[in-house]
Amino acid sequence: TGTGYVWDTQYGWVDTGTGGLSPADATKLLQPIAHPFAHPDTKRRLHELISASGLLKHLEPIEAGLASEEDILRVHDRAHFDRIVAESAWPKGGDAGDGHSPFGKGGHQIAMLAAGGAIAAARAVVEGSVKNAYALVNPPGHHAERDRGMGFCIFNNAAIAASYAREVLGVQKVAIVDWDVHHGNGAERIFWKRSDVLNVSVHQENCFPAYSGPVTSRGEGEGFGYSVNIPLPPGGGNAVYEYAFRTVVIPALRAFQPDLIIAASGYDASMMDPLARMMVRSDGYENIAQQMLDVADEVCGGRLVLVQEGGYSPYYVPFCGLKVVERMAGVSTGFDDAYFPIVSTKGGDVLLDHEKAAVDAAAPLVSDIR
Ligand SMILES: O=C(CCC1CCCC1)NO
Ligand SMILES: [Zn+2]
Repeated sequence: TGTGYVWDTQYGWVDTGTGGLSPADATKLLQPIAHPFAHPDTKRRLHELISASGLLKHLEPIEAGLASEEDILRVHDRAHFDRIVAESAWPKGGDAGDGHSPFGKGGHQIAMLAAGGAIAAARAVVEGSVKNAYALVNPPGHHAERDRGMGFCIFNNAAIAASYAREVLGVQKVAIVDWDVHHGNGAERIFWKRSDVLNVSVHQENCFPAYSGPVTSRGEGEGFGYSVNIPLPPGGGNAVYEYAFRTVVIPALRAFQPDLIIAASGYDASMMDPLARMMVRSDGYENIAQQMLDVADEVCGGRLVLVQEGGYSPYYVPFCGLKVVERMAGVSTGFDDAYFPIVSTKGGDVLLDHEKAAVDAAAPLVSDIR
């Protein structure tokens, strides 16, 4: 069976307001900007490249559908849910929770579609109608905690899909692997005390949320050891990501033996991203994807769901995502990364001592997973 794919037109309609990270404000000389960082065009362009390259014809379309209130409340507090619904009725919409994450009027509906898309992808994989799946959802979710959204995230799509798989589909052990460049604080907090959900986050150290996700942050009680953080120094590229996955992430998954793997798949560690300082290229993302596909085949019958998180370069996200989905589907479109000539000479191919040391500091964490 093939690779499932979720996209909904409304994911391209997310209203991200009038500022880059803050609303336009003449008193602070903050000018309005046509495409704020989180503008949905970046993810729509990825969808259009998947379509125009012909890859879409090789994928199994999966209908997103709206998550139910019950689906959301498995992970989020009633107060958070009700506030989002209430602010979504305001004339200009509201904010996920940190003042930098606006959504437009009716925005709760798109957030429910994003959570529904992650659930639908997980359901198709667990039920076996597809082998693996890519949920190109928007708005993202991995920063959303039980009681609040932040960092452009309203509801935690990946955590909602993991809870659905466990509590509705009867999946026992779920691993969430987050390679968005920012710390996956949401799922970490949500599953902090659980040992039946493993949470692994590889991220630029201290990038966002500030000072979140140090290697010492490991979970609590039953859950101690089941939150694994691999903070990386700025400037890392293909080499450090390949090394982090090969020497920590994959061994952690082998130790945990999940029944399902959900990846929080962001492309903001890329060479051309404005919201972080890493240097991963499309071939670096291909390597991560291939390592994840191989370990999924080895431990859980290939059951791997990628849920879209961040990625803010409208130029480069399309090509990074295209290469990942090509690998998932085992199909080559014949279209190369058009920016490769620009990014291929900029570094990130050599594992530097301080980068290797940062990954090696996390390697011992694997021994506490069983
Ligand atoms: O891509 C993101 C959003 C990060 C930005 C939110 C505020 C500053 C950085 N999180 O994964
Ligand atoms: Zn991010």
